[in-house]
Amino acid sequence: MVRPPFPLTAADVVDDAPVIPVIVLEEVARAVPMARALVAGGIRMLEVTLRTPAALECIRAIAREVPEAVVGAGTARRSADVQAAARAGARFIVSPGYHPELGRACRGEGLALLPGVATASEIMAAGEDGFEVLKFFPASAAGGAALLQAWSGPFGDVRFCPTGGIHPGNAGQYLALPNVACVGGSWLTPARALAQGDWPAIEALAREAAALRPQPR
Ligand SMILES: O=C(O)C(=O)C[C@H](O)[C@H](O)COP(=O)(O)O
Repeated sequence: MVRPPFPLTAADVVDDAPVIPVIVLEEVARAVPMARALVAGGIRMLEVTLRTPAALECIRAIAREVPEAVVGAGTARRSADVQAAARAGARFIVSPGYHPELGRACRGEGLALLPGVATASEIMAAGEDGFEVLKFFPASAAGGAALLQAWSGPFGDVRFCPTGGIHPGNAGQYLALPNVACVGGSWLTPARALAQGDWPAIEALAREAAALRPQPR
């Protein structure tokens, strides 16, 4: 694998593989073997959500012990989340929505940001601050592929990582859209596989995800 550039841009994050895994970790002990399994399957941009008390320690452990992975923090909602994630070693930030303070915090920490958007006004607000590689969340609930197609007119230069309701059965249809760089999803790291330490299952899911190709409807 080519070494990831430093500092990372949002384009580096979304162009690395067809899928960014959205990860919820309850236990620090699971973080490193899980990250190794994902990397072994061909997925190295890892979004660890800040939804659990263990999340920051998990990011710290992956950053320290799995140099082949590039760990980022998801569910960043406040500037303080960005600062804590940076201190833990996160290399990029993903947020479910956008406000300028979050953008400023990421710039201040030198971290790439994929801001979450679900409307034209939010795309414009993020664009005003210089963000043109965006997370589309919650993708399926907010309008899915049809909304992305509609946005490709007025926002032809913006690229998206749709996330929310995406699975191996519909990912290819999203990936076929010209304004989709990659998709995000939690299916690569099922809670059960994490709890059982079923690393071969996670590696196999990562391998399938890394091999996903655009699939026109
Ligand atoms: O935590 C965040 O920052 C989010 O924005 C939510 C996640 O991206 C989705 O929960 C993933 O969706 P599923 O793949 O449908 O499970």
